[in-house]
Amino acid sequence: MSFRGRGDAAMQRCRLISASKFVIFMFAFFCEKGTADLHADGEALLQFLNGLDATARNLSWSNSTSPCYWHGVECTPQLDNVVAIKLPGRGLYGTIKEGTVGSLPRLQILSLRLNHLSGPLPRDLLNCTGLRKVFLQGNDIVGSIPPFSMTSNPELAVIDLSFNKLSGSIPSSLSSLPHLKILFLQNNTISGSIPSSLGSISQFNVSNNNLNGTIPSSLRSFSNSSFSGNVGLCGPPLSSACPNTTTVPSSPSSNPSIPPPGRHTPSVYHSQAKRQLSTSVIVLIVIADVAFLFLMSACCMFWIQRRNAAIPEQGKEKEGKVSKEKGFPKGARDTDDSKEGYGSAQEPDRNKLVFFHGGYLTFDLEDLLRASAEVLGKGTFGTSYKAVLEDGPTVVVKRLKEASVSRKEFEQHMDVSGNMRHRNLVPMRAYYYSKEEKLLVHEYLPLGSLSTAIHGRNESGEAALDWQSRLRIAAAAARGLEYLHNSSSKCVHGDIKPSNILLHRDFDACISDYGLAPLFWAAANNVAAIANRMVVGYRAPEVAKTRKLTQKSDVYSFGVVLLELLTGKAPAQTSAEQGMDLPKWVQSVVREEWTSEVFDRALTKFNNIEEEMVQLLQISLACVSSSPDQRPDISEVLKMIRDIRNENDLNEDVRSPITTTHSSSPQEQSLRDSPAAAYTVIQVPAAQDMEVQQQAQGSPIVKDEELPGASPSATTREGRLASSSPGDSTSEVNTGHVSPITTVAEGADSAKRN
Ligand SMILES: Nc1ncnc2c1ncn2[C@@H]1O[C@H](COP(=O)(O)OP(=O)(O)OP(=O)(O)O)[C@@H](O)[C@H]1O
Repeated sequence: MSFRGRGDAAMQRCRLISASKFVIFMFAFFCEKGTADLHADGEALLQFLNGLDATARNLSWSNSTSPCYWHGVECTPQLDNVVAIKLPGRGLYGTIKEGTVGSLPRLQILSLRLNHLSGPLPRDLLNCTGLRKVFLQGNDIVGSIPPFSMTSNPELAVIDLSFNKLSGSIPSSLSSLPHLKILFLQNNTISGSIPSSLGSISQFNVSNNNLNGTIPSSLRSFSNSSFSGNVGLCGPPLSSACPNTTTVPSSPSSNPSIPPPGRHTPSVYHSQAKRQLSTSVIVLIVIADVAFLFLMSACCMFWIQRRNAAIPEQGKEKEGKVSKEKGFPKGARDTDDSKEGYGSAQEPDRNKLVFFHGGYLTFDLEDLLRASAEVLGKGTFGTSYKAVLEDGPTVVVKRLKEASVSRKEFEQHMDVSGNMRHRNLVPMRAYYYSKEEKLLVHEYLPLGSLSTAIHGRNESGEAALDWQSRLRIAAAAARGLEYLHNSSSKCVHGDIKPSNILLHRDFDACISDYGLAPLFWAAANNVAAIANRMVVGYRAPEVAKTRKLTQKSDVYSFGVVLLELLTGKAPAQTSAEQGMDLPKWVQSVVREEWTSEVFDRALTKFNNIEEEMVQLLQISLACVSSSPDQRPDISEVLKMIRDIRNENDLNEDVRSPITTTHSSSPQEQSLRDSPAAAYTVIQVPAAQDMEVQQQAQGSPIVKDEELPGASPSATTREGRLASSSPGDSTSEVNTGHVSPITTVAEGADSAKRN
């Protein structure tokens, strides 16, 4: 190699070394920068935590680990910056200080909704240029709304500051936000007027504030409920017309040459006419106008006074009904709470689910509203929905109807029922109380109810339940009822029937709706009306007279359930076919010594069970004695059932409480893999399921209904519990997406495939 050649090679090596050094340097620089950024973010978050009350310490954020692994914190894919803080419903108290979340340069999502945060919003949120979604609803935040704008936060798409204590006006800078889709400011004390344009907004609510002025025409497509509760607001969609617009005659008002009405007095406005009229005529007209106005206001005041004096209570009730019809509460102020003596102390808990057993960690009210929902059925006290929560459990939400129960009564009831834990009771997860809406949230049991199991048939027309399964269910339900009766509060169930006995793996059974009937019963002004709504065939005869639900009336109902297990007939069926209720029919057949005639034909194929069937029949007949005193206690009933078969056969060896259903699919999968899989296969499809049950109970068949708050297009059997609640997931806002749900029919189909 020549000298020159060697020199070139050396030069090349030098270049290569310099290039690689540069790459390494840049890499190190960026790594260090990334680490430094993340470190700064971590510091800001710890500062935020410092501004909160001590209970927030259980978030266990510590700078010994990367903030990207802290609970409720999300980072960029490169793990170099914090992009989201999601701590909804964590019971956080305190203020969000300047220099904390507002100094996270790449923050996109701030979700601290449903906490107890107070103080003003930090202005440095205006430095978060990537901010897309702000969920701070349901706190106690004061002060004014930061002037988010195109220059400070160009990406902002969702602002939910509803249910706080914000004041000041709505910043006009919000008009400049190009991506703003959702603006929820309801239930604050915001004043002033609404900015005339708000970009391409698709969900909007400013109800229950102190706003005034005309509703801008760009927002008139939103419904009345988006604006109601602002005394000073006027114009469509509200029924209160704006004073200036009413005086403007319709034809000239559209003429752009006419000056804007608000800036001119009527006399100027009618200047043409004025020139032609004499002064005395004008004076007369003015006097007549004033007199007319005076007369109208006097009439109005008189009418209002009369109405208030005569029917105050009725008025309140009507108010409640009106908002109830609107569906899920989306901003209605719960004004009557304070009247019940639940004033400011309860204020922070409004619009929050109250959880039992620490369940609040899993989901909150908004998740529920967002969940896709399927009507499971309509019962005596309301409609039940299966709600599949995004990344959360599948739950059943019972929306109580006409529940004129005071908050106090309701909460007392919940304190008792919500804290009951037994393997044979459907676990209650949470409840929600407001004047308009009362919700109960239970764990979802995918195997359906005893009603479906008794009356459903498989493809070859055979009954779903064999004899051993029926005995197991009887024992399990008796165990659940015994727990209720023997609890310290000596509960009465009040509505024992097969649709309130839900099946679990291995034909274990859980009782649902415990204590609901007595709650309604006690609160009802008209007990007879409630009694009539309840399914008659299971109600003890004395209840109609005494109007009291007792443990002995529960035993009677349980006896009817046992008879239904034995005969395969529902009370409504014997009433229709034999003209008498189920206990009377069984008693008459037994009296005539045709005992074997009463048993379900589907059971005849099982050998050596007649003796056991007769034993269970005797127990059932004791339970349905017409005299309450002659009925055994539920503990005795359970003992007698246990005497029929040994513990193992009755599935009594399993002591663990039932597990939480975190999502429908793995649970349903494990059920399909279980020995009870055969049952899953012969489940009737959902629609049929409801009909079978309602026919069995003798109630009118409930067809699919539109879900509260769900758009009619959201489908008949599925939808959301509320359509307008924004999501704070990283997915795009307002997709209107209804996630697919697995119907019971689909479940059964896939079970077949398995
Ligand atoms: N936790 C649950 N898991 C699965 N299904 C449920 C659950 N709770 C209720 N269901 C089913 O939903 C349907 C409707 O129940 P709901 O309790 O609203 O009415 P009901 O039991 O028919 O009457 P009632 O209101 O008088 O108790 C029933 O088929 C019931 O078995």
